[in-house]
Parts: sequence; structure tokens; C-alpha cells
Amino acid sequence: MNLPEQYLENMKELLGTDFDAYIESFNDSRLYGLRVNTMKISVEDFLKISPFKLTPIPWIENGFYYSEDDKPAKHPYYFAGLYYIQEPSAMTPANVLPVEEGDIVFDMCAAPGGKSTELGAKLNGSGLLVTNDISNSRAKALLKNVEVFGIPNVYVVSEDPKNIQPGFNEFFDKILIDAPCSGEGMFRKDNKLIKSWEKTGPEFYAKIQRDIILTGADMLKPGGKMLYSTCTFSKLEDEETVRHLLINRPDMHLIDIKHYDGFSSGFTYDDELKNMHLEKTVRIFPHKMEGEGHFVALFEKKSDGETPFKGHGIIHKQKNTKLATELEDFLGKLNKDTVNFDIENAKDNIMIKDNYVYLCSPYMPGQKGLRIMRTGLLLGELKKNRFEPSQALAMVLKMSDYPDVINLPASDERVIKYLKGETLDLPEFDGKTGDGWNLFCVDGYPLGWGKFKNGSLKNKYLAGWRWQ
Ligand SMILES: C[S@@+](CC[C@H](N)C(=O)[O-])C[C@H]1O[C@@H](n2cnc3c(N)ncnc32)[C@H](O)[C@@H]1O
Repeated sequence: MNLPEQYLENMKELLGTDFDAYIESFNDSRLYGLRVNTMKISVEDFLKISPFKLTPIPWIENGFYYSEDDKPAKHPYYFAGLYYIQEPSAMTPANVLPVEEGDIVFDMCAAPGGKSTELGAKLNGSGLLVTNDISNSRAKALLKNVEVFGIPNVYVVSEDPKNIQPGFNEFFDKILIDAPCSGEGMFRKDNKLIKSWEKTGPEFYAKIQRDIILTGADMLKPGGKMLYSTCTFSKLEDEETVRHLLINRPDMHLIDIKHYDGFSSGFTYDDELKNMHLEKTVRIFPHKMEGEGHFVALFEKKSDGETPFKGHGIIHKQKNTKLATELEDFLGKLNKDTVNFDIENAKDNIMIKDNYVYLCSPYMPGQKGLRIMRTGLLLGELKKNRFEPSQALAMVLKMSDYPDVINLPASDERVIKYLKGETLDLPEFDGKTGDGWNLFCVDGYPLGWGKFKNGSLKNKYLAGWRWQ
């Protein structure tokens, strides 16, 4: 591997006697990880059905190493949103940010969704997740990933965070900033990053990070927690960005991160950093742990004990209260006791735009002027006297939420045919399930919709998501 001279110099200075061990780690093979979607399946149940050879990632309760031959992205369970494929160290930020059910959460640099999918799973259908990426094309991948994961209470935004901040001052309970960075920690995984480091290195990213981190702090509620992470080793992007925040926002301070064997403390190379407790930040080095390089810092905003309840305090209702009968009929079929969103109050939260029906969050304030890619959960589309449920809704549901179901085992070849968009012959379901909209499932986990009649299923799987 051809590493830039300047980079090697920086790493020698950073690592001292550990430098040789770090360089040696480039001879180790790349690691592959997947993270179980605990909103859909417990780790225990996943291990019972998993066809892969999995080994636990020691510091991530729902994370596992898999072997390269396993190809988990080519399995129906992946399409059912049962797991997300993610480099093991990259699982750390969302794992460390203590998101609790009911929280109002912001993921500021979120695409393609590796962290947002875990934040959404931790919310488990409660609270609100606003997930943003400045890049429109990357935000499309983010939208798909949060929808596959079945996160109902999500707004997908594609904006410069500076444009979001004015309407969301001190609004969020938890914020995650997985900042754009020079990517030094990923050189072993992706050597294209080495070339781009030579063009846009730490100085380039440090400027962006300083802006982003201050904007994030301003959107955090007093008493709220914010996590800053990078996948780089550079002190300029890590310790110095933290210093910039703590100097400019004295109401923010670092808090402890639960320690795991192999975590390295951030560097305290002067008195100011010592007083700021930079040792509370964590670096993951590939020569010390089974993962690529990462940096995480967890902050809390001071509170005078009387935290204004901004996020939850104001309830926003939608204007359209009269729902079309066909929409009411469809919602009436869902199992109110189990469905993962507030169906009782759905009427107050439904917005219909260009015949698309959205279930909005009562916690989300106005979003005028923002580029919003998804305004809550897309329930479906109203077409002449009909309601067509959306792919996103299928992913949010459990098999028990809908009365008409076609459930096949992963070993049945018709499952992959379904994912390819083919019409299916299912004579054994004739008379066993209702005609019309059916929820198509694999081993009890929904994949999408189809229309059933006379033993045949017309495929309604979203064309853009098909198995290639
Ligand atoms: C490290 S990646 C995020 C990875 C993501 N958190 C995940 O886990 O899948 C950084 C992201 O920041 C975005 N970005 C770059 N500049 C930004 C800015 N000023 N504000 C918000 N996002 C930005 C990039 O488009 C990129 O998707």
C-alpha cells in the first residue's frame, strides 16, 4: 500500500512506538460486519435463523463479523431489513449515543444511513428521527435504507445543516454528527481514499467540521447529548474540532464513554485539552481492535435543571381530517394493538399531498423552505376509489399487523422470484388468504405487497428495490 509521506509522518508523530504495529495491520485482511435490526428481530431469534457464520463484535451487542463468502446482501432477510451491513468500528457512534425511546433525534450527516438505521431501531417507533445529508444523491440511498429498516417516525432531509438550524434551535434530545472527514481510518478498507486524501486532506475537512459541530450544538436541548465521530486519526479533525466546540460553546462538555478493551483515549497534548478532558474521547485503531479506524466524542449540554420541553411540548396537527373511505378501510384492517405507529391518532397526523398519503409526526414543527425527501411515513397513494399501500408501509408492519398474508420460507425459490418482481403461482394459498392486497413475507418477516386472486399473486414489490 502506497501511503503518502506526509501521512506517514503524521502517524509516526501520533503513534510513537505503536507506529510499526499500525503499519503491520495493513497486512491483515479486511473485516466484514452486520448489525441486527432489533426493532424487527431480537439478536437471539436472529441467531436461530441466520444462515451465516457469525462471530460477535465484542463492543456492539447486536453486531457480528461475517465471513466474506457469506454474501449477506444476497439473502431475502437483507431485503426484509433484518440487518444492516456495516464495518464493525462504524457501529460504534450510534451504539455509544444513548438514545432512549421517546427521544427527538437528529442525524446530521447521515447518508447512506449506517447510523440512522440503528438510531431508528433504538427509538422503536417512538419519538422522532430527523435524518439529513447535504448531498441529494446520497440522501436517496439514506431514504431507501431507513425505509427498508422499517422506521416509521422519520423525516429524511437533504440540506446544509445551517439552513435547518434556525427552525430547530435547542430542539433535539440527541444529535449524531458523523462528520465528513479525510477517511484515514478507512485506508485499509478502501484505498481510493488515499488518493482523495492527497487532494482534500485534514485541513479541508477541519473547516467543514468546525462549522457543523457548532451548528449541531445550537440545535441541542439543554441537558441533551451529542456525539461527534469521524473515521480519521488526524488530531486536526478530532481533538482540534472538539477544542473548537468547547471554546466556542462553553455550555457543552465531554462525558464518559463506556470503556471496552482496545479503546484508546483521545490525546491531551496541552493543558487546555487536559482541562477539557479529551481523555474521555475514544479512538479505535486497527492494530488494537478488530475494526477500522474511528474517533468518537460524547458531549452533554449544561442544563439549569429546568429543561424546556421543546421537542415534545408542542404537538402539531395536520389539516386534512376528512379521510377517503378507502383509506379508512385500509387503516381499519391493521392490528391496532401491535402496529408500530400511533394509529388511534392517525387522523390528526395524516397529510395528503398530490394523492400521496403521509403519516406525519406530531413532534415535527413546520419545515418551510427545507428540502424534505420524506415527510414522515409514506402510507400509500390514493388512486380513483382505491388506496394502494406503499412499500415503506409494508416494511414498517409485522406479519401479525395485517390479516391477509402469504408467508414462505427463505428456501422457497418463489421468495427470490418475488424480489425480482415476478408474478407468483401460489395455489396452496387459495381459500387460505383473502383476495386483494396481501402482505408477502419470508419466514414471518414482511418483504412487500402483492395482489392475490385465484392462486396467483400480482407482484407489487417496489421496482427500484428489486433483486438484481
Ligand atoms: C461519514 S459520511 C456519513 C456516513 C453515515 N453517517 C453512515 O453511517 O452511513 C459523511 C456525510 O456527510 C455529508 N456531508 C458533507 N458535508 C456536509 C455538511 N456540510 N452538512 C451535512 N452533511 C455533510 C456527506 O455527503 C456524507 O454523506
